[in-house]
Amino acid sequence: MTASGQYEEVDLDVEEALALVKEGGAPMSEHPGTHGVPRSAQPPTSGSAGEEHVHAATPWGEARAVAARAPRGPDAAVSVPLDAALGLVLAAPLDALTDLPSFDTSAMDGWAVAGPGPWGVRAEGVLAGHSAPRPLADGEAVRIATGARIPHDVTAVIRSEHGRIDEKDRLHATREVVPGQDIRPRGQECRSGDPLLPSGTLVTPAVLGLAAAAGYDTVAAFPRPRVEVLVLGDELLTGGLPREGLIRDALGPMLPSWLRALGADVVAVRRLGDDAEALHTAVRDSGADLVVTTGGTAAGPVDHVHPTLRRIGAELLVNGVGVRPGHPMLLARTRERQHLVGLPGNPLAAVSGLLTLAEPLLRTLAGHAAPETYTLPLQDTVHGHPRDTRLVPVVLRADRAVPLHYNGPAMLRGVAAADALAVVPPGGARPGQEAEILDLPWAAAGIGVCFT
Ligand SMILES: Nc1nc2c(c(=O)[nH]1)N[C@H]1C(S)=C(S)[C@@H](COP(=O)(O)OP(=O)(O)OC[C@H]3O[C@@H](n4cnc5c(N)ncnc54)[C@H](O)[C@@H]3O)O[C@H]1N2
Ligand code: MOO
Repeated sequence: MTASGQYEEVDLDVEEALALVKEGGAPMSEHPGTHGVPRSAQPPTSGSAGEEHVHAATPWGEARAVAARAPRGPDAAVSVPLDAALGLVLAAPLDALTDLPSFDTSAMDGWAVAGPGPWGVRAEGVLAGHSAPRPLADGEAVRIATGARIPHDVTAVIRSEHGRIDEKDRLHATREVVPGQDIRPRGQECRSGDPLLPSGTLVTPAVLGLAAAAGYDTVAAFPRPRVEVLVLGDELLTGGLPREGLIRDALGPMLPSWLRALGADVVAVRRLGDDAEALHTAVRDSGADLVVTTGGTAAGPVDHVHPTLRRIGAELLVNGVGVRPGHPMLLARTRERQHLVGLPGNPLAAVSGLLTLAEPLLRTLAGHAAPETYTLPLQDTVHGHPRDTRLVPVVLRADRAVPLHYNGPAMLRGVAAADALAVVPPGGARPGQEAEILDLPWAAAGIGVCFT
């Protein structure tokens, strides 16, 4: 395959094989992208999109780290009503705005009693949500509901099943009465001002409940990053069967929900064909935090992403990644606080770009912590790329990851059945070898997941 024959034993897809042929020495003047250059000859990875010099493919882990360093604006936090905050990340500590409980509270339905029994029972009871009841005198009891305010000078609450009323309407306890029993004292859970949760906490349903209980109507949170998706390609159909060289657009239907699952607010999905002017105008005018393009990252006659980035003077942060599929993916800073992720057109390559570049970038903008990395042993041999990382769809069993077939760059059949992608190092992996696992958002079922 190359002069050194170093790729001969590797089981590659046609596209990958073709790409490797190009890597044998395509002149960069014909390749503004990074693929096609032996790593040994490669200078640094970032620089102006206008530069024509040779770029190195950024190693996979480094590309993710670059994407994760996207700066968030100092004014990024916003005040969000509780009903819109699920899945966001707290931008400020959640401190109690009140004591909890905020008054001494009955923990049970029954009677509040003062002093030793038997007790005379007041005519009127105390219900939750009502105003302050009169204090009790020793020997007095009052019917009380769970959650109701405890009158002053109460000794204990007797549950309704542990009391008996005699013929003279006097209350007798059928069990020993321990002072303070079934009373939740004010401030038992927290005092006003106590720190409840730190900044950076994911807003889960339980956090919403706690925030409400602690007196919040809104929380300070990082908003969902606004993402615009630009689908490129004249060959794409939005309905019906593929025909006459035209294919169905697989990315327009796939990316918005996937991006939402990664915490994004997808503000628009636009199909621009292979129109360089339309792409230029769309990128120039976008107000999104992140523009995601699909297709057009290579160096074909209608691959307009690189020329457009040069034209607007964008800064290429990652220009090709040492990962298969998806190596032509790119990350650029298009302007202050706006990035563009260029996903390759091949659908599994686009998934690879999504998880390699868009996921860490969106995670940073949304204030999410990086997930704990973990590994599982692979059940079967996975052929590797000689130099690049491979991302391979797998299903997860309790103790292992099972690689799936149909993992070619143009195929979605494997990933559609997968729970995760396994990160296969250059050179491949043997059965039983541990591989890092990237959970797919629906398999992890995280709270950030929002497919609507
Ligand atoms: N001379 C070279 N050619 C190619 C190289 C290379 O290194 N040298 N790399 C190959 C690799 S790897 C990939 S990946 C693709 C990247 O191409 P683009 O990002 O420019 O994507 P397109 O050419 O527009 O499309 C590639 C492929 O994907 C199909 N496609 C595009 N959009 C969609 C969509 N929304 N839904 C479904 N399928 C889509 C498109 O029809 C093409 O078949 O470049 C290789 N070429
Ligand atoms: O063939 Mo391409 O590896 O990026 O899909």
